[in-house]
Formats: sequence, structure tokens, C-alpha cells
Amino acid sequence: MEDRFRRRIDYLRMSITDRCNLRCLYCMPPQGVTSRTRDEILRMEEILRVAEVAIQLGINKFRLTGGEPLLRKGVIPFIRSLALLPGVEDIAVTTNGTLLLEMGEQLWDAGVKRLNISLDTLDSEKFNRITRGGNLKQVWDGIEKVLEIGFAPVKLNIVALRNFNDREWADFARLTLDYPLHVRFIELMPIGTSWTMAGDSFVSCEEIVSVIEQELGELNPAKSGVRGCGPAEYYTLPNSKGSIGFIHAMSNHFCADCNRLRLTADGKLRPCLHDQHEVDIREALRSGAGDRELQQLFHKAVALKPANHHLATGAPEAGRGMCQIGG
Ligand SMILES: Nc1nc2c(ncn2[C@@H]2O[C@H](COP(=O)(O)OP(=O)(O)OP(=O)(O)O)[C@@H](O)[C@H]2O)c(=O)[nH]1
Ligand SMILES: C[S@@+](CC[C@H](N)C(=O)[O-])C[C@H]1O[C@@H](n2cnc3c(N)ncnc32)[C@H](O)[C@@H]1O
Ligand code: SF4
Ligand code: SF4
Repeated sequence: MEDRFRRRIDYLRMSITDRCNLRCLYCMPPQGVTSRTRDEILRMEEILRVAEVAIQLGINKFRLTGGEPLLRKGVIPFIRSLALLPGVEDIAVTTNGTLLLEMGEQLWDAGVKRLNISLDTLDSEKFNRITRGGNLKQVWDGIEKVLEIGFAPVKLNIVALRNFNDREWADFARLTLDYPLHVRFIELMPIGTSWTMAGDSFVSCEEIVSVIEQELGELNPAKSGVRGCGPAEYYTLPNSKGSIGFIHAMSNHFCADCNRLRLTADGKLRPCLHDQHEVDIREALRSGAGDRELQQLFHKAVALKPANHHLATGAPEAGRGMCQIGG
């Protein structure tokens, strides 16, 4: 599919649950968000049907996210079925890593070969604080486990936060010397819970580059690139096993290259992360709509894609938080 700005849309990010076992300060309120009822959430067979229709329209890359996607009951058989659909070229998962130690092997066997794992600090006490209760060792053991299994690339997502992880950027960068990890610094976006904290906590990727270069020397653009469908720009340190990526969603947005649609856990096609428009596909699925009708809903969503987000100039709230939309 192509949108009205001639962008090719071939990537669907599917939020398979709005629930999470962590409560990251910038993503969720302490009590969590009110989850949709079981009936409101798409069943696994319904999500698979959406994927089939997406494939008919040229979408061949899928990402499972949430909430915490590995909490969703039936996620492994679902991935196995998704991987068997003709036309699927890439299945990736964005996860907080808490369940990787026990689920890594099953994920691999089901057909996932690469993972993005959120990890905002290498300090146990700070990790516990930012996630409101998480255990760093549990996540780190999971990371070592998936590296051992052979997942590649394994990417770490680090939301850059002033007065929180601003002394750790070089430590994260150093990890790439010892491990085949792709550490990615993400600019904090004002959405949901982080709407109010973005002003004080925001750090630009430019600043992170300069801090890392002061400590570790010049970063070079990654020669061979890093497999992925997203907007990160990758650099390397000499003799590193991994790379250092930057996701500058705020200071220099990448919307001109936007390639994606989202499916929310409650069955809405979402044209843009930062735009309230949504197209309901759940009712059509449940009232027996045929492929053509479902395809039309995809076309409707693609037609609603904005040229870019307007966060810098005071865009209206996204309407829901990252964990609900599928960040
Ligand atoms: N502005 C914007 N930011 C996004 C979008 N999708 C993801 N992001 C940001 O990018 C971060 C990393 O996303 P991931 O889920 O790891 O996926 P990715 O980096 O796009 O995926 P790959 O390159 O395929 O590995 C998210 O945490 C968001 O902060 C998007 O559509 N728009
Ligand atoms: C919403 S989570 C869902 C998947 C999974 N629970 C995880 O944490 O990886 C997806 C990604 O969104 C990022 N994220 C959440 N809120 C954000 C914000 N306000 N700005 C930038 N990234 C954000 C998280 O750090 C995480 O990497
Ligand atoms: S960022 Fe991921 S792990 Fe953290 S609260 Fe949001 S959904 Fe949960
Ligand atoms: S903010 Fe919207 S237009 Fe920009 S990259 Fe994200 S989804 Fe695409």
C-alpha cells in the first residue's frame, strides 16, 4: 500500500495485550491503566485474520508489542501460526525482557529470530525504581539467554532521561564492545504518562552522541547496517561486536519515511502513533466481514496517515498511552 505522501506501508505493529507486569514511570501510572475487558481485546484468531488481510495488501513485516506481549496467553502458538503464513518476511517482538529466560527457546522455535528489549539502566536499584518493582537481574539473565540461543540482532531500547540515566550512556555504549548488542537511545516522547515529564526529562540524541564521543571517541556510521524496519540510525565504536543506535523521534523526526500501521489490542487500526484517528476493525471481524471489506478498512487507515507528528508544536494528546497503542 502507498499513502497520500507516497510512503510505502509494509509494516504492521500489533499490540497483543494492553497489560504489563511492570509500571515504567514514563509509560504507565502507578496503578496501571484500566485494561480493556477480555471481550474487548481481540482474540488470537482475530489478530491472525488481520495479519492475513495485511499480507494480501503487501504488508510483510510484523512486530508484536503491547503492553508486555509475552504475558499474552497463547502468544507462542500465535507466533507459530503467523510465521507459517505465506508472505511473512519478518516477525519481531518488543519486550521488557522479564520473561525471556523462560520463554526464549519457545520464541525461537516458534519463529522469532530477533528481539528488542527495553532496559533503561544498568543499576539494579534504579531499574527497580524506573519500572516500579522490576528486577534487573531477571532481565539481564534473559538477555544473556537469548544471545546464547542465537537471536540476532538483539537490540536494547533505552529511553534517555535526564537526571536518571544520563551518566550511563557511555556504559551502555561500552556494552557493544563485549556483546553483540545494539543499544538504542530513544528520545522521550510526550505521550500518555510522559506528557508532563517530557519537559524536564527530555534529552536529545545529539547530546547523547556528544557525551559518548567525549568518553569513548568518535562514532562511525555502521557499515553494514542493522536488520530492522524502524527509524534508528546506527553507529559503531572501533572493534565493537554490536552498534549504538539513535531514535530521534522529537529532535529530527523520521515521519517522511514512515512505513507502518498499528493494530491496538482492542482492534483498532491506528494510522499514526501520535494521532487520535483510529479505524475500528473489531466489529467488522466479529460481524463476519469478508477479506474485501477488511481490506477497505486498511485502505481507510492508510488514507488517514498524517505527513508527520506535530509534537514539537503542541499536538493534541495521542488519546491513549504507549502501552495501550502499542509503542
Ligand atoms: N515517532 C515514532 N516513534 C516510534 C514509532 N514506532 C516506534 N517508535 C519509537 O521507537 C522505539 C523503538 O521501537 P521498537 O518497538 O523497538 O521497534 P523499531 O526500532 O521500530 O524496530 P526495528 O528497527 O524493526 O528493530 C519505540 O520505543 C518508540 O519510542 C513510530 O511509529 N513513531
Ligand atoms: C510501550 S513498550 C511495549 C513493549 C514492552 N512492554 C517493552 O517495554 O519493550 C515499547 C517501547 O516503548 C517505549 N516507550 C514507552 N513510553 C515512551 C515514551 N514516552 N517515549 C519514548 N519511548 C517510550 C518503551 O521504552 C519501550 O521500548
Ligand atoms: S514500557 Fe513496556 S514494560 Fe514499561 S510499563 Fe510500558 S509496556 Fe510495561
Ligand atoms: S509519528 Fe506517526 S507519522 Fe511519524 S513515524 Fe510515527 S507513526 Fe509515522
